[in-house]
Amino acid sequence: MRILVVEDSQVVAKILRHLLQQELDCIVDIAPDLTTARTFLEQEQYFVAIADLSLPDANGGQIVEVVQQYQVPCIVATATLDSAQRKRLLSLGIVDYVFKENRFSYEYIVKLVKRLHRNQKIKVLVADDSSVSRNYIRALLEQHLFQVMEAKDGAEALALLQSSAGIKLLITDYNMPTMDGFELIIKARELYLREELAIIGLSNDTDESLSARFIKNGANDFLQKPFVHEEFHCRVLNTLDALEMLRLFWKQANYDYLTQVYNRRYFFDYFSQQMPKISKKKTQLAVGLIDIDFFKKVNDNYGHDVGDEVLIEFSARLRKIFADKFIVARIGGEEFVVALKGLKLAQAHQLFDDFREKLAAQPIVTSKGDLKVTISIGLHCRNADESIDEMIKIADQSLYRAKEQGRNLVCVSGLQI
Ligand SMILES: Nc1nc2c(ncn2[C@@H]2O[C@H](COP(=O)(O)OP(=O)(O)OP(=O)(O)O)[C@@H](O)[C@H]2O)c(=O)[nH]1
Repeated sequence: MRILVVEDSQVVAKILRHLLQQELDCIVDIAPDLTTARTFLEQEQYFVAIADLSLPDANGGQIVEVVQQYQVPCIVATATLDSAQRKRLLSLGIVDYVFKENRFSYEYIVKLVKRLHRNQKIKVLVADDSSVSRNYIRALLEQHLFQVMEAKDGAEALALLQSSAGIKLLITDYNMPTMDGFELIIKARELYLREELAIIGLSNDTDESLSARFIKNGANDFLQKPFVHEEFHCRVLNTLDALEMLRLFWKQANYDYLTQVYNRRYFFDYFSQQMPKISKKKTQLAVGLIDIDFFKKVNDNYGHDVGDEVLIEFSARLRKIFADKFIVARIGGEEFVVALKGLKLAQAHQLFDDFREKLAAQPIVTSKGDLKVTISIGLHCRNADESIDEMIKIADQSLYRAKEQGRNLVCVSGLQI
């Protein structure tokens, strides 16, 4: 990523470069005037430009138009800004303006650049029956590099939420034909939890109780129309920051820190909740309980850190093969489980046996050299109405047999295939 800083004060330019490079993997070019900025813009592709309005060869903010001619998003860093200038800059479509007042101003710029970088991957759905309003919101969101999707009523928005994966923010109007904003939010919350989707309600209705009703129905925030650019951006950014924070807490609570697979609690909670649905739909469910053979010896011979390296690389291989389609969890020190939904026993056996064979054939590279690692697997396919605990118990008996019969084996419900 390449960033252009247009700034005639060497001190400010150096601070910005230092902070940007500390926080982001980026190259920062510094142009002390408009002429140099133009030369840089001709030669390089920039992710964003941070521009001072008052430059030695152009002190009326002309830099903004120049940056925009090259389709580069522009953040203005300025010492002063009067109301006419502010309006002009906002109508030009700058990302934001920041007053160069103190250290926090520079930190805000860096935070904004990081946010812009992340925004490129974030899908935002705008539900509003007014095309003028949708276009306006789309333009504001695109200034911040979001991917924008549009729906002209609640029903269309719901269909999009059901069919397109990865929508992180829904911005919805209240008054819409076929399905209003409240009904849409209630239905959206049945599909997505608060750590998966953030919602901002909008309305130009004068009813004072709307904002509270939006939030009580599951929205994260509310904006009264018409709103100013800055308020819109601040609300969107705060809402997304909160979503990311929730997501982080959720990850910390449900993932294993060392191996980056689900933890024991998530695994048992998830399947306890899913079991009635699995029973009702008569979905096949197999669990493979996987234990690394003689793992204690790895720790004893090479040290606990090398043991950790083995666990990390082993989990990475497990994730690569299984995690896209199935639930992978660490349920003990060197004990993992993979739950395969929708596969027959023979298919599940084949997958686990291939994995076992490949692992044994490809040593794990550690800081103390290459280590040959094998695993034993107890496989069990769900019968009748077994709970997840009962399934794991049976898989554990098969795992025990695999260990007894020499390890580096898959054993399944009573027999060894
Ligand atoms: N490095 C490391 N070791 C761990 C961790 N969690 C558990 N262990 C170790 O895993 C080892 C498990 O050993 P055992 O249960 O005796 O089994 P084993 O040596 O793998 O032998 P078998 O299972 O019979 O093949 C113990 O030495 C634990 O200290 C961890 O997070 N990191």
